[in-house]
Amino acid sequence: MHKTSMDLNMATLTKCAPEILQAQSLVEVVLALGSNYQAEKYLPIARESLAALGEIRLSTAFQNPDFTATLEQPKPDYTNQCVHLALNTPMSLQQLQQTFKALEGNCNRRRQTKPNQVRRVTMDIDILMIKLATIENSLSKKLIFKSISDWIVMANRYPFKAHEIVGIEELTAFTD
Ligand SMILES: Nc1ncnc2c1ncn2[C@@H]1O[C@H](COP(=O)(O)OP(=O)(O)OP(=O)(O)O)[C@@H](O)[C@H]1O
Ligand SMILES: Nc1nc2c(c(=O)[nH]1)N=C(CO)CN2
Repeated sequence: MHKTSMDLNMATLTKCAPEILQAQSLVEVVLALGSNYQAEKYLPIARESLAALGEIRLSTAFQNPDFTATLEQPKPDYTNQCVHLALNTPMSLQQLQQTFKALEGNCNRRRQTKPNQVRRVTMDIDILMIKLATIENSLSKKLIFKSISDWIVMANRYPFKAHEIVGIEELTAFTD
């Protein structure tokens, strides 16, 4: 049995800062969804909105302790789930970030400003990895030679959190 092209050793993948990829056109992304408030309501809303953008595959949703919680400052658990989204129409990273921000807004996400306030996160959508639409410029040519794969890891999200690794590994276990 052959594993899909997502079956990769993530450490070997090219890491790239999102700032330099803003205008690049994307065809596939791997996302991490997180919610620490009414997850049972907001995860289905987010999944439905993502499914409208293309074909989605989901990892199992797990409840995890907030990795920023301490004994002194306990915080509500998160429910996390990873999503592989193959876009119907290629979009720039910038467009996609704006789309996901709007989607978080549709989930009633409010950004608290007071310091030390425990955040109520109805929906957080983080882009973990991306696949570019075409190999047509010097940057992407370099990337393809540097890496065995055409998946690019968002440098600002790496190293991945434990729950993200579990989700990505589950998605990569699909066979073709
Ligand atoms: N890999 C990425 N995934 C999602 N957004 C990103 C990514 N890299 C940069 N951004 C930018 O960061 C912004 C996300 O801001 P947001 O307020 O959601 O952060 P946050 O949710 O508070 O951070 P965190 O998810 O680390 O808790 C978006 O507007 C987007 O432009
Ligand atoms: N387990 C877990 N903890 C978190 C998460 C998250 O998604 N999962 N997101 C955070 C801020 O975005 C802070 N802490």
